[in-house]
Amino acid sequence: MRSEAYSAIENYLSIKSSTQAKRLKADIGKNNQSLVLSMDDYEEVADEFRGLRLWWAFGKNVSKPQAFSFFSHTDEKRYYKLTFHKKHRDVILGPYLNHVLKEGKAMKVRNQQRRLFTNNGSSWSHVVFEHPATFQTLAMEPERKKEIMDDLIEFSKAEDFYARTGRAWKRGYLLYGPPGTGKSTMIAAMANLLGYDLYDLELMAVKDNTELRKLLIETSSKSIIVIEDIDCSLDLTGLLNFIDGLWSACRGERLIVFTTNHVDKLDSALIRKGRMDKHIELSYCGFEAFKVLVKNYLGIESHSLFGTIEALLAETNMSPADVAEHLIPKAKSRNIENHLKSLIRALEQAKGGATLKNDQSAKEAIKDQ
Ligand SMILES: Nc1ncnc2c1ncn2[C@@H]1O[C@H](COP(=O)(O)OP(=O)(O)OP(=O)(O)O)[C@@H](O)[C@H]1O
Repeated sequence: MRSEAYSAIENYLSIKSSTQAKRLKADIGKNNQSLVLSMDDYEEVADEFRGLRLWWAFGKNVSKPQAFSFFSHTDEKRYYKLTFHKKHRDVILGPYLNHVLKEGKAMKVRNQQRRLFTNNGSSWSHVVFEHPATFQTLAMEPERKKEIMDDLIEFSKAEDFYARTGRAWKRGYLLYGPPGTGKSTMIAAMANLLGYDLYDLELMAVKDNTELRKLLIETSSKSIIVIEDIDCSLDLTGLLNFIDGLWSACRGERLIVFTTNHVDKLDSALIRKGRMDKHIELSYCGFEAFKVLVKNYLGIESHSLFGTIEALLAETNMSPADVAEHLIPKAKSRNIENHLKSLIRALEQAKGGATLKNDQSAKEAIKDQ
């Protein structure tokens, strides 16, 4: 059986092996889609740490079993041999090996297939999670996107900080915005960025606190627990107090993400910092977000119609989901210009509708006076 340390080292060395080793072995990864490369027998790869140079070599010992057996088999012990100068012993055996194990484990998680869990009453069942969304394909202003990605990555690496301060290693996110603005898409992008599993917690299916406790304790570390449409759920303050008390019992890192279409309906005590550390507004499609969508869908970065679209987007409230509808190549005959014109027509209609609505409410207000 492979020891945890052996497979962490194998993962750590996999990238270096694929660029340095002359002969490689290939294994089919757990998801049956990717090849995991490692160095072949007696190959060697070099590594560097804090300016020190060291070498890893792959080897194996083969021994025949002593006892008589009808099933003749040989015992094979595989190992990685590390060579370094003896004056660097302290650094290599301490910080370097810690670094290798930590990075190797993180790589393993990134290469693993992600799972989506859903609760059916008091137990979880799961399917393979293969959502293609990434932060690259998410339509949002680039600076905001970067800020969120940095926040997530910092959290995932902050084990020492949470241990030092005695805080539970968890972070709460509140994603809010109208339907079709990318809340679910962002959660999928978060899971793909960090390599975490997703637990979609359906509160309506949970009978009582005992069931909830069981479900939460069963979630694994490196996961995102999602509670959607929280404005529709009932006693949320009670729920959050309960969850707060529970975290210390859970080892490892967890993100908890709440989504809502109506942030204004939430109790302010509920969304105070510490419970939901980061509030992210997903909003109607602006020009920056449109540029991401049009690049993803039509592969273009500029067009003479962009100016018109920019002006219309500034005056209308259209969700990225609705904008994307006009950019999906449906008929072969449709060229890029036709897609953009179809979007312009829809934006003009939406703008007309909004103006009409504003006029009507203005008239009603005058009548009321
Ligand atoms: N910001 C975005 N970037 C990229 N695609 C988006 C974005 N917003 C919406 N979409 C597209 O629209 C579809 C619906 O969006 P999504 O389900 O993420 O919205 P939502 O905000 O979670 O909606 P709801 O509140 O109705 O659950 C997605 O599958 C995606 O294709």
